Amino acid sequence: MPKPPLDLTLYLVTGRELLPPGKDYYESLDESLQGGVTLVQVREKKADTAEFVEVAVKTIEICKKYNVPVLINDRIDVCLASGAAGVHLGQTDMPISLARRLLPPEAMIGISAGNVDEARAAKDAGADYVGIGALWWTESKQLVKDVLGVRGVGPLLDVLEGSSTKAVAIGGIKTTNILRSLHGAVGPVSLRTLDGVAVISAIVSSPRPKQAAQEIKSLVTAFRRSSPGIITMPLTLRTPESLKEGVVRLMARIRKDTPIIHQITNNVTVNSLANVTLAIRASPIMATTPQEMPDLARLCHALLINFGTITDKAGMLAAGREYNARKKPIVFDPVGIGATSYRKEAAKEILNTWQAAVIKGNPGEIGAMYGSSEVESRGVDSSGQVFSDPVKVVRDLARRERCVVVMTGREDYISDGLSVIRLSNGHSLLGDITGAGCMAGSCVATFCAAARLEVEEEWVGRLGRGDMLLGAAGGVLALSIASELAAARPDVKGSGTFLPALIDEVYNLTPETMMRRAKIEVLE
Ligand SMILES: Cc1ncc(COP(=O)(O)OP(=O)(O)O)c(N)n1
Ligand SMILES: Cc1nc(C(=O)O)sc1CCOP(=O)(O)O
Repeated sequence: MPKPPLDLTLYLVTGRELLPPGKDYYESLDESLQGGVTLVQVREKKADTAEFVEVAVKTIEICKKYNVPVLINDRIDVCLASGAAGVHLGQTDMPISLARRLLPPEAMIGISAGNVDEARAAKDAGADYVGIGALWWTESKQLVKDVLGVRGVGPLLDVLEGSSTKAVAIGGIKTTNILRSLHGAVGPVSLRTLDGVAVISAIVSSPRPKQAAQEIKSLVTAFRRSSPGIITMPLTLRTPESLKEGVVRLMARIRKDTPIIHQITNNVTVNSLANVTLAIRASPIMATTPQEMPDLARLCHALLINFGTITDKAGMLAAGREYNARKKPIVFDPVGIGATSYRKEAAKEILNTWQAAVIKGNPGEIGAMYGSSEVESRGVDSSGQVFSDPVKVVRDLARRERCVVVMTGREDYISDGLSVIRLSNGHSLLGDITGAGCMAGSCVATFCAAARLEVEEEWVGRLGRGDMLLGAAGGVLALSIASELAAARPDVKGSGTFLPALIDEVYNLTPETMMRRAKIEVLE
């Protein structure tokens, strides 16, 4: 008999102990199948063998109506006794080779994998799929290892590339984090994504399992339709002219709508950031307290997270989650990320928790994110060095992080993982004031807010909306063109007079000046 097709899109792992009060297990199962569950695993941790077999047989009967295969957690004997389609094995259960000998040839065998070695061994042993976890913290099982985090999944997916072994993630997956889970769990080299998600409580603990299943499945399906891709990216043909026109359009949108830009930044530059945001005609809110984040994410149009002094990590984590949930852009400025190991760890935790729409940094910061030491920062400042192949750096990092990457410098490189553009405006005096890079972050966040406001329809499978590459280009151009105008003023005598002049020139920037002065090249 041929192996039945294995559809991991929405993999329900059962958990009778997690049902809401009064809800019958079989009724809940039937409803979740109506909602689109594609595979079921019967997981019984407390039942004796007879009860396990009984539950398995009844589960199979119900699943048959929906043509959904059933696997058995851990127990080959229960699989054989109930006639299930296969088993899910843990790392300390029977080895796959032995299980294969005992089970019919068409049996499906999945195995848990928590690291690259386990994923490789699963592939070599011919596993049909791996269950990668725990992705997030879960209360449905006592975890004996650290949570992997979404970015911990990618290396396991790379190992599976080129094989027929599929992959699901498990652990703490809910409707609120599902897009983050899928977008974050990407092989950094292969760009391979998950084949689906496995859940217990998100469906079993719901009083309405059908709706819960429908919601999760629609998100997974929409993600897969839109993949591979960047979180918000429309497939647009880029030309310098279309980019200039787009930037001017966003400028008009900012002036019309005055977007509110929430900024969690450092105490060195907070004032300049608030002022440049006002000058560009947006409205800044500089709030850091975690408890405020749900309300602020509802109210504001974009979030800037600037790492300058990282005193507010809890606020950064909470804010990002809320903005992701509302598909509003987050601009992440990992200031000085290469300077300390604390910053590196904090960045990892942050990017494990939420998805940035744009990552912006100087070559040292982007190099640290990329994992290259070709260019290093001096503390939190740029060393002025450049990469030998900046196009590759921004494009590859954008692909890996699934966002737009902006690398500022004498020339600015911006990529969404597909296109790469170079901007050549700016003045050297920007390097003589504190916070020029941080101000560029505020401008980028403002233009990204406008780009998001431009798009009315929902992009279901994406974690954002709007053309973030255009937003990033607009923000960088606004500040760098203003810097050229400020530096040329007769009242500017040095860096002290340059800063207020820069704010003035941002304030006075017109669409015509942007159109005339913007130096944009499309490199890819
Ligand atoms: C799809 C999926 N992935 C992982 C697991 C965990 O299995 P295991 O490591 O055997 O742990 P227990 O489920 O036995 O607690 C799973 N069940 N399903
Ligand atoms: C059964 C199981 N295995 C995990 C692993 O990490 O291997 S996490 C987990 C529990 C998943 O339940 P929920 O969807 O409610 O978080």
